[in-house]
Amino acid sequence: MASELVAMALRFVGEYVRASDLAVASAALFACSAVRNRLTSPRGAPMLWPVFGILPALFAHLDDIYEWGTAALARSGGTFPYRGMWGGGSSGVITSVPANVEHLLKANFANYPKGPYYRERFVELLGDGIFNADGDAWRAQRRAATAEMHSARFLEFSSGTIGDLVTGKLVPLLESLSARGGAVDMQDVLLRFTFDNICAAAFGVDAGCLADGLPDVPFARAFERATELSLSRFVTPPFVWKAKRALGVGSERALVEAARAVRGFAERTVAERRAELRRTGTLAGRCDLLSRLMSSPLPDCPDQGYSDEFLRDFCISFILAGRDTSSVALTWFFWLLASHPDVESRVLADVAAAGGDASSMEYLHAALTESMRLYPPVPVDFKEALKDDVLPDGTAVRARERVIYYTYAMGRDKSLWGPDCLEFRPERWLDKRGAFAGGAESPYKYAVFNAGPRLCVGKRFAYTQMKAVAAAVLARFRIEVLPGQEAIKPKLNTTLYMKHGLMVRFARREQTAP
Ligand code: HEM
Repeated sequence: MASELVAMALRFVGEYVRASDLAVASAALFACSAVRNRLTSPRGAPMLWPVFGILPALFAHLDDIYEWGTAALARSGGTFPYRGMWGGGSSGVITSVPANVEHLLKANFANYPKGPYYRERFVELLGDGIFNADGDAWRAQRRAATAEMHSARFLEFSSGTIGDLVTGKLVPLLESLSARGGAVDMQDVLLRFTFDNICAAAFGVDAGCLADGLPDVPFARAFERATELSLSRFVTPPFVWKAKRALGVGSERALVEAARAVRGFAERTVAERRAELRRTGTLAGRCDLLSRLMSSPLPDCPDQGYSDEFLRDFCISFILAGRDTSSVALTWFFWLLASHPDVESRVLADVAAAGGDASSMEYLHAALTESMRLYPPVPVDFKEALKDDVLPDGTAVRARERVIYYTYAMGRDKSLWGPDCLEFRPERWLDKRGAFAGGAESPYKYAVFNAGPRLCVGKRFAYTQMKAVAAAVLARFRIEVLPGQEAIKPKLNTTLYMKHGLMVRFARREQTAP
């Protein structure tokens, strides 16, 4: 019956409607829809095209997407709606208004979980880990993570592992490079450093990325591949990647294989640690997160411990969270210093005056904070609404829509940071005595580490790590950014990598100092 009706309709179209009529009707429909979208979006917001939504604007700006989004938010007063073309919840609003961000991340936290959209795309790699979890599953991990990471024992252990890695691996590597006059991709070196560092902190294992010759490490490669393939699901129509997943082909098959390699490594590490605990009766000599949690009772059931699956997912999430963020932050920082010699001199003076005590390097702390304002390692993030809501600036959000908060644009907003908002000026974070005063800044205006109940658990760890690396490298080496390399710009990703890396040469300071 239905097929007969379709056939009749097609015959009617064929007999009575000319192609030119169809073209005029489509153009009229297109124009009406465009006008309606124009009227319902704020002035200055990107055009939402019929059928294609925001995609034409996005594709036109793939090469400068962060700058384009920043300008569009400034033009539209800080919030505008967006729509993709393939359903599955690909619509919502984009905002850079601190009051909206506070609403999402704190005031109405319960209405804005990470949500099923995020979870579905990361489940193969992350399982139920903290980064992928909501509700009780998230709360349990959050409690465990906060208790362990803020314990004096972990803080001492982690600054020890950071120091060992800096002096034992990173500095010797840069020394040998500088002796040979060799150039290297600074971003690659820093990514290797933070991968080894987070594996040591989370699992108590040496991943070996910084070993001699900078080898290819299968676990690190599988992790990177699994992350990239999970992220590709965000820009692929769901019917495409879900069909590939059902058939087990192409990128979906590669994702399953890469995620299996990562989870296999984590499972083996957990099993070996469990065996060690059974054999020796204690893990008291180990301070990494896995060993500490394995030795701890569940907060609500003191006679039970964490399951091996919990420990596996917890550690994988930690590696994802802590692996690339601080390395990209440092890469942008070193690049900014290379073009701001005045700031570099003040950092050097601060490092020298601190005599190795990173906690008293206040100018360095301010310079890193300022660098992340301009180049936030997580440039955009999003939450998914459970129920209809209205944001503080009056924007309506419907259930299942996403609210994307644009940290990159917030850091470059004149109304938040003043007319010199595009300048790299660490002094804006210092009080009159030169002490770091950023603690008083609203985390909803500077949302680089997220804010509210899901504030980054590794913030303190990240600063310790970044300060240790920056102080050790800058005190020993002058960094020369190689001229003539591909333009320095961000890569389109959820982490703000430099698109082509950062080719540099290191020269020992005492050899080159005048
Ligand atoms: C400069 C470095 C870092 C920056 C800018 C940063 C930023 C962030 C941001 C924006 C989030 C929220 C992500 C989201 O919910 O979608 C987050 C969460 C998190 N970060 Fe970091 N991070 C950094 C380093 C680290 C490190 C080194 C670790 C681990 C040692 C870490 C552990 C975590 C964890 C476990 C979460 C999840 C918290 C939760 O959902 O409750 N981060 N971080």
